[in-house]
Amino acid sequence: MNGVMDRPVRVALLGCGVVGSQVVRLIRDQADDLAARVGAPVELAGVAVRRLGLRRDVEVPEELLTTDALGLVTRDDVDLVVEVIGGIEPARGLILAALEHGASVVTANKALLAEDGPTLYAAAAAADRDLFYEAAVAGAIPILRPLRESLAGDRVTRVLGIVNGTTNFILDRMDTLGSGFSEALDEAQQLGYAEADPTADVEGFDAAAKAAILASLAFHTRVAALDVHREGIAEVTASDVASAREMDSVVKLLAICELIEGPDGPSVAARVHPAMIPRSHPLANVREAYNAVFVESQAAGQLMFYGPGAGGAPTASAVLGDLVTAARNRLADVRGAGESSYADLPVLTMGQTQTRYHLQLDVDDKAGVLAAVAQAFSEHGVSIQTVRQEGRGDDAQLVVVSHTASDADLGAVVEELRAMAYVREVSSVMRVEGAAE
Ligand SMILES: NC(=O)C1=CN([C@@H]2O[C@H](COP(=O)(O)OP(=O)(O)OC[C@H]3O[C@@H](n4cnc5c(N)ncnc54)[C@H](O)[C@@H]3O)[C@@H](O)[C@H]2O)C=CC1
Ligand SMILES: N[C@@H](CC=O)C(=O)O
Ligand code: NA
Repeated sequence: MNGVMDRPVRVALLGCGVVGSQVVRLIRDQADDLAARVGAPVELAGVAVRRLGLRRDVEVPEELLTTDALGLVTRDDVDLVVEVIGGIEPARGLILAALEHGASVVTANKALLAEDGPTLYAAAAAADRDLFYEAAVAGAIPILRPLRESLAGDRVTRVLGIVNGTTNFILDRMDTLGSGFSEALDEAQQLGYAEADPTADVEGFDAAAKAAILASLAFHTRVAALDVHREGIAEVTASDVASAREMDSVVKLLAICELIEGPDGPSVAARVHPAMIPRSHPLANVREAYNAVFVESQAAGQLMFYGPGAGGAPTASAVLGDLVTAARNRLADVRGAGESSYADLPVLTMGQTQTRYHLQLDVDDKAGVLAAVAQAFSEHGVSIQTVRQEGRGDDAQLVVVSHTASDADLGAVVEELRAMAYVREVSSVMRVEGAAE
């Protein structure tokens, strides 16, 4: 039999919070189906928690609970470890210990993967064990396995989407119900969408971690969270949302990963920022905590992946999918597809990235103002697509949408406008995506 198991697959669960409690429930409620799909029963060997004696969202037999996570992952009867604690440590140390001790690992921890993925991937390869993390990006949506396996024979050129449920929920509530920011954030937290520290969602760290994972898999290279240009939604105001509405657009927090062909060969760019998109665009209709990811590849063309991006049960669905594959692989004593980073591509800075801006300015309603504003654009080589002016007494509101230019040039235009005597305020600056040029 050469290492092939003829006993139940035993799973150690680390963390029993929003996601962990749903993992326990699915392992328990679907025991017969899981056994049939895996080829052996799947049993919980233990559940590591921070504190014993707490009321939990799911009933866990007391004898399975332990506060000794390291002791649990290094037990000889543990075949598979599911890490849903989150954060960098102790999660990293526990995953490394589990792999070294011969267990395969399933994790939902995008923060850790985006910070130190290569160390974990190398440890999994050295141990000849699986490290799967479908739940880490876009919750229940199968997106990492398609990138890693289904599209392995194609050349992916762009990945664009909404990958954070909490911020999408907040922006959707602001747009459709006129909710305030903190009211909508409270609701997202209560529904189990937000990270333990919701700053990770609001400031775009969570989406940037996911963008790093997506770009790495899509382009077969290494992109870390720090390589991703990151802007969150904390600065998005009710007036930005209203301004988008006037343009028949909506504000979304987007993650955009691109393969860019240049004279010296390809490079990659990855960014996360709020952007205005037209209401006719499919991403505009992604509501609440749903996520959607577009993948563009040379042979397949455009693919769209859509579904629940956050929440206990949807995330546990992705964890269980990985768990079944990893368990089958353990039974067959094989290892699934890992990461490849052979392309080793340089990462462009945000300034080099090509974008478009929507600007709203309060200006003096005087002759020559429009010409001076247009001059600021042309000095930096940025072409204007549309200008709308509304007089309001002695001042006027100008709404300018640019054509595509480098982000550095667009940023320089904004700086210059802010310094102009005629310009009372640059009241909204927002990138534009998905609209016709
Ligand atoms: N909630 C969601 O919608 C999603 C969460 N994730 C990821 O899943 C992971 C877990 O997220 P949630 O379940 O939402 O968080 P949570 O905060 O509800 O659960 C984490 C649990 O781990 C426990 N814990 C902390 N340190 C521990 C330790 N040393 N030993 C044992 N237990 C410990 C905490 O007490 C808590 O119960 C995170 O990496 C998160 O980024 C991924 C996709 C979606
Ligand atoms: N906090 C995250 C959870 C899923 O990854 C989100 O809101 O998307
Ligand atoms: Na996923």
